Order: sequence, then C-alpha cells, then structure tokens
Amino acid sequence: MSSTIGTLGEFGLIARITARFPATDDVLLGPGDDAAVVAAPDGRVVATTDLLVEGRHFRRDWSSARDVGHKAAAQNLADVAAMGARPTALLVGFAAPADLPTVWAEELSEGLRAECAAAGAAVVGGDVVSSDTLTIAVTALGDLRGVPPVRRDGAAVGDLVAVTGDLGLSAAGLDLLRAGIAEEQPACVAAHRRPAPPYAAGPAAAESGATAMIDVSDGLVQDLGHIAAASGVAVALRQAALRPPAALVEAVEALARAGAAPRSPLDYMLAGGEDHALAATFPAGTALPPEWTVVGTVAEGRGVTVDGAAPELPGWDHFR
Ligand SMILES: Nc1ncnc2c1ncn2[C@@H]1O[C@H](COP(=O)(O)OP(=O)(O)O)[C@@H](O)[C@H]1O
Ligand SMILES: Cc1ncc(C[n+]2csc(CCOP(=O)(O)OP(=O)(O)O)c2C)c(N)n1
Ligand SMILES: [Mg+2]
Ligand SMILES: [Mg+2]
Ligand SMILES: [Mg+2]
Repeated sequence: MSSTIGTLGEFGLIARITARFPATDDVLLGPGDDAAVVAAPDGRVVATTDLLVEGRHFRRDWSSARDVGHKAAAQNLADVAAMGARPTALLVGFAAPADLPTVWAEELSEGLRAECAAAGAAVVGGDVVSSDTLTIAVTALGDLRGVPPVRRDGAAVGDLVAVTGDLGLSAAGLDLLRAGIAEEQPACVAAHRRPAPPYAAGPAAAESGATAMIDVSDGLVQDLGHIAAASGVAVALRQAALRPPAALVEAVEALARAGAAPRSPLDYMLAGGEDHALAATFPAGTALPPEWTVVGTVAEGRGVTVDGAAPELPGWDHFR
C-alpha cells in the first residue's frame, strides 16, 4: 500500500516536505525553528498571500501535484513582482485529508521549490493541518532593492499602459480541460496548469519609472480597473495592440469544433483570469524595458474602455 500523510504523521510529513527546500542567500534561518529569518537589505519587506482551494482553483484530475505547486508559488510570486520587488521567500500553509498519498505532498513541494527557483526565492516555512478540503495557502515576501513600491494608485493622465506575459491562454486552457479536449492545444493547458509570470519584468518596470502596476489574475480589464479606480483615471485600451497569439486562436477554433461555445480570442485576453501577466503604466516617452508592449493610454475619467467602448466582460469574482 502506498504511504499516506495520515500514516506518516504531522512531523514525519513536515520532515519530508522541508527536506526539499534549499536555502538561498536571503535565508538566514530556514524551516525548523519557531520562525524563519529572511534578509531584508532594503529594510522594507513586500508581503502578500493567496490561497488555492481544491475545486475552486484546481482539480486533481486536471492538474498534477507538481502543477499545483508551481501555480501556488507563481500566483504569489507574481504579486511580489507586481510591486516592483524581487521575491525572496515563501511560507506554505498546507491543509489536507489524512488519506492523501504522501507522494502528492512531495510532488506539490517539488513544484513549489522549482517555481521558487525560477524567481530566485526559497520556501522558508509553513504549516500542515488536516482538513476535508485540500487547500494551499501561500505567503510571499519580497525585497524592493531601494526603489519605491509600484502601487495601484500612481497612474497619471497621459501615461502609457503596457503589458508583459501571456494573456488569455490560461482561461482557454481551462475551457479545453472542461470540454475534455486538453490535447487539442497543449500550450494553453500548460499556461493554465503552470502560469509563467515574467518575474524579472516587475523590478525592471519599477527601475524604468512605472507609475502603477498589477498582476493580471482576474482578467486584464478587471485588474486594470483596479489601477483606474485607485488612481482616479480612465484606462483606454486599443484593440489593435492586443494581438491574440496563434495558440489562443487555435484553442478557440478547437473549442468551437467541439461545440463548447468559446469566447472570442480577444475576450479571453481581456477577461480570462489566472494569466499572472503584469500590466503597468509608464510616463509618456519612457523607453520601456524589453518584453513590455504598449496596449493603451491613461485618460481622464474612470473605468476601462477598448477602442472607446466599455467592454461588458465580467472578470473573476469568487462570490458571484
Ligand atoms: N481577508 C483579507 N484580509 C485582509 N486583507 C485582504 C483580505 N483579502 C484580501 N485582502 C487585501 O485586499 C487587496 C486585494 O486583494 P486581491 O484582489 O486578492 O489581490 P490580488 O488579486 O493581487 O491577489 C490586497 O491588498 C489583499 O491583501
Ligand atoms: C476548477 C477550477 N475552476 C475555475 C477556475 C478558474 N479560476 C479560479 S480562481 C480564478 C481567478 C484568480 O484567483 P484568485 O483567488 O481571485 O486570485 P487573486 O486574484 O486573489 O490573485 C479563476 C479564473 C480554476 N482555476 N479551476
Ligand atoms: Mg489575492
Ligand atoms: Mg494574487
Ligand atoms: Mg495581484
């Protein structure tokens, strides 16, 4: 019989998990004491937390444990990058039923470790509890390296609006999984299972003078709406600047062939969710860092428009 976390016990599980998390230069004391000690050379620490709940954020028949580990880390590390900070450390709350195979917890940890390595961060602690609902609650810390944080409220009229990272692929991948045709467009399904946030682009944007920034987790229009509202401005997007990638167009075609009534490629880009791309505003005339694409401008007013019209595209809301 394969091992479960119930047979391993709490401290056996903790030993199995923490053995997988090597320290980085930022980690002065890693897992094993009452708290970890993480260097904060800047003296200011960015801190953020996001949960993943089975059935709401992932399904075990759609994503491997390793995928869930990558996603749980990426979702949090993207929020650190969106402040213009460099991710340093992750704390992982893990709630699971006792009959969960031990290998699932180990593979989850491997995904967390690997995604942290991609961002230069380390897992420095966490907690394990038993629960009927499998839940991963991650807290991430980041270093601002002496630059001010890039907040949501700094966009000014006349600024450029730019994005970097994938838009729309994850939501199309989720619809492919729902339709049972994941094999039709593996790139979209991969983007859903393991989003690949452009971590380095966050600090690069901060150094280039970005005035506001957000990671795109609930859909581009909804998340730019948070910048618009916080800054007291309008965001005017240009449709021609949002060119759907081939994989997205192909996914929509496959969904249509399967009778799955997909949204348009543009609508996936505008309201997809779980992209973990970055969207930011920059003063006009800024030489944008590599990989950023201008998609619109900041104007007087409120809300987000696409070619002058307000899109009727609901972003993700957990309670609606
Ligand atoms: N339960 C909570 N207690 C305190 N602050 C919260 C809570 N839930 C969300 N927030 C805060 O509200 C803001 C928006 O949350 P959210 O939309 O989840 O951000 P994000 O999409 O970047 O993860 C964040 O600053 C977050 O820290
Ligand atoms: C089984 C399943 N159903 C639906 C979704 C889609 N989904 C779940 S949460 C979410 C939005 C982002 O998650 P959230 O918890 O709101 O993260 P935050 O915006 O706080 O970073 C989306 C699009 C999914 N990933 N898996
Ligand atoms: Mg959140
Ligand atoms: Mg988030
Ligand atoms: Mg965010």
